[in-house]
Amino acid sequence: MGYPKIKQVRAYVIKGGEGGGGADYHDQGEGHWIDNHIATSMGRYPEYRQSRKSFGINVLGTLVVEIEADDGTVGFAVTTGGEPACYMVEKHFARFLEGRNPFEYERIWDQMYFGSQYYGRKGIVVNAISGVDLALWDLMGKLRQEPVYHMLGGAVRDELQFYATGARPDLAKEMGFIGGKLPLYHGPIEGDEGLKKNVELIADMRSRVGEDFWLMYDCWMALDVNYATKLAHKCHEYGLKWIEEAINPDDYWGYQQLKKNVPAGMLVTTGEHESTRWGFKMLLEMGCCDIIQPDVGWCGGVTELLKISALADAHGALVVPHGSSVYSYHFVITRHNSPFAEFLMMAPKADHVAPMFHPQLLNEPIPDKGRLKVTALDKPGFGVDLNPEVKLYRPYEH
Ligand SMILES: C[C@H](O)[C@H](O)CC(=O)C(=O)O
Ligand SMILES: [Mg+2]
Repeated sequence: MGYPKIKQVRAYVIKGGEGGGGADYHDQGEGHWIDNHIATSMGRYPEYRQSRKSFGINVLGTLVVEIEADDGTVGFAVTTGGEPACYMVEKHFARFLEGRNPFEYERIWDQMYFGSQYYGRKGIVVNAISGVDLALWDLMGKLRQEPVYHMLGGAVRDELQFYATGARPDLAKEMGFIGGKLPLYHGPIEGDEGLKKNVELIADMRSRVGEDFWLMYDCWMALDVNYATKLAHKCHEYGLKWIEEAINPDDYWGYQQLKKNVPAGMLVTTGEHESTRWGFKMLLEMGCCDIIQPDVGWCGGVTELLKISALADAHGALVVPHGSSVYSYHFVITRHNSPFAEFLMMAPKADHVAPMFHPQLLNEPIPDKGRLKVTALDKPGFGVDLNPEVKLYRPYEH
């Protein structure tokens, strides 16, 4: 009704090699805190223990999706997925958009998901679907000259509050964040010695930040239930607020057990590597966690996050999306069951606030004293631009 139709969908990767950063935020240069001996399930192989890049955490790279309407308006989004996701977008999903009214986002999402059901449902396919969905919401906002958060129902508060993820919660406190989430450095393979170091780090941070500042551990799928339970109990006396993504995301039964095992009051969080309403339904119905952490660029995009969030609300669970900068800010500001947001510290030493998707996005809003006014989001679509200095490469066309 009155809106131009979708003319073309294009998918790009970013040329630039090692340390490109941006949506593939693990792709950072040497010495960055995010690649410094962080515990992973690959830590059982000594050659892959020191660096996540060594086992290929940055192998996919960024996916950029552009959707152009008949009147020349272009919506775009960035997420991870790189060249394999480009193939899916160009060779498979574009057919469900071109020639369509962009506001038919429900039908478009449904056709992308069910059209790829026989090989997709999770992982990189849903990253690709998410990238298309976010670009579509950006296009809708630009066509209506409205920020995405308006189209999601409007803000329920005047500002966002953030906790920071990074190696220096003590500095995050000085910067005004409400909490600091540390990466876990030592996994089960490093035995009692490693466990002791993990506990000592929380104890040390607690002594630096004082009593009330939130401290959390992000375990990035590295543990088993037994180790996670021990870690939770040992860190309890230092006020660990939550234990995140402790075990394999496919082990719903393990999360269910862990949730029963942790000390009263400690929260169990997970979900950044989960996708769609059906994946989150498992976590919620099985009572696996207190907070779900979908990544809007990986879980199915905004269209799917709305459904996931409603499901979580009905189960009394909070939704605090993983990273994803503006793509999650526009959502979090519209929901009472998303009371705060994550900010991933991309400065190599986690000692200052740097835009998460730098250098790919321009005009990316960042927290000031741990907060961001809703007015910072008052631009059409997601309110960010693709940096013209970043070199795009379109590996497939249709
Ligand atoms: C710090 C974690 O290992 C990971 O790099 C980011 C993450 O899981 C989070 O921000 O949450
Ligand atoms: Mg995490």
